[in-house]
Amino acid sequence: MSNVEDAKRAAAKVAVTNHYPKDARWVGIGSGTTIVYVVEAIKALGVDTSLTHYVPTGYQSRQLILNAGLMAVEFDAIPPGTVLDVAFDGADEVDDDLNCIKGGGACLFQEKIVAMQSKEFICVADSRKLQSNLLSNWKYVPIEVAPIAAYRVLRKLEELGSVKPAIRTSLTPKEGPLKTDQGFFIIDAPFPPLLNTADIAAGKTGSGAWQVDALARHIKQIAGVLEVGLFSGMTGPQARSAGGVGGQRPVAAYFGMPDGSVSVRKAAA
Ligand SMILES: O=C[C@H](O)[C@H](O)[C@H](O)COP(=O)(O)O
Repeated sequence: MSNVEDAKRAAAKVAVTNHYPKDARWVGIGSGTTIVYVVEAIKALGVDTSLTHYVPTGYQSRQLILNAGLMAVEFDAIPPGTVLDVAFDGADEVDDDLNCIKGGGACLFQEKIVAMQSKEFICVADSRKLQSNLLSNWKYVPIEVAPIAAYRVLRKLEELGSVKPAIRTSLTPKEGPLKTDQGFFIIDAPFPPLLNTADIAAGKTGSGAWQVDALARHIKQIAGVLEVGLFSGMTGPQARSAGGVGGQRPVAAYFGMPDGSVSVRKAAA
């Protein structure tokens, strides 16, 4: 097993220990390679999971839940008024404000609606994802788009300043564009590193540099875009005190470090 895998497993264990309510009834399960260790850590808790509903964020996530012997309940089967106790997910990059880039594995739309239906959204990752600004190490924003609008969206992204946005292809070029769980395409849109709140407070507004929320909003407004792989704005507790349900931004992110330790970044209360 590689060090990166060990780091993901260590982060998942601490995140689950700290945030999984022993009496959880509704739990969101994200997508990717790190979430596998979250499910492993949930099983290792040894708590009674027979009454717990696990809400997947796509095909891989659903298979993961079922293969672990847990109960999978699709998002559209959540009873009205039900808020998930917690949702766990991976991330491609997390900034100082706990804004995230997601969608590197082509899952972002279901991940976002599950996060926004949860009291607490928790991210688990390895140290490569821990950055001060989004688009530092991870170079593009994944965007889920309707196939018929893909070329129009590409042009609009260029107008916003993206250099060479591209439709993501499947592993074998013969299969053409990669399809999401919704049958949509993913566009990967490179932008310069995004500003965090410290940059804005310090008056750093370099030319062409976007603030995370502003870029997410502008991209979302393009007709043909289903969802943007920028998770920003309110956390769950903030959204609920404003009369809503949950937020896109995690309340905490756990990063497995190369030395075996786990680093935690928490949202201000
Ligand atoms: O599209 C995939 C999801 O957003 C993943 O959660 C994200 O890409 C992180 O994946 P991994 O845990 O494999 O690094």
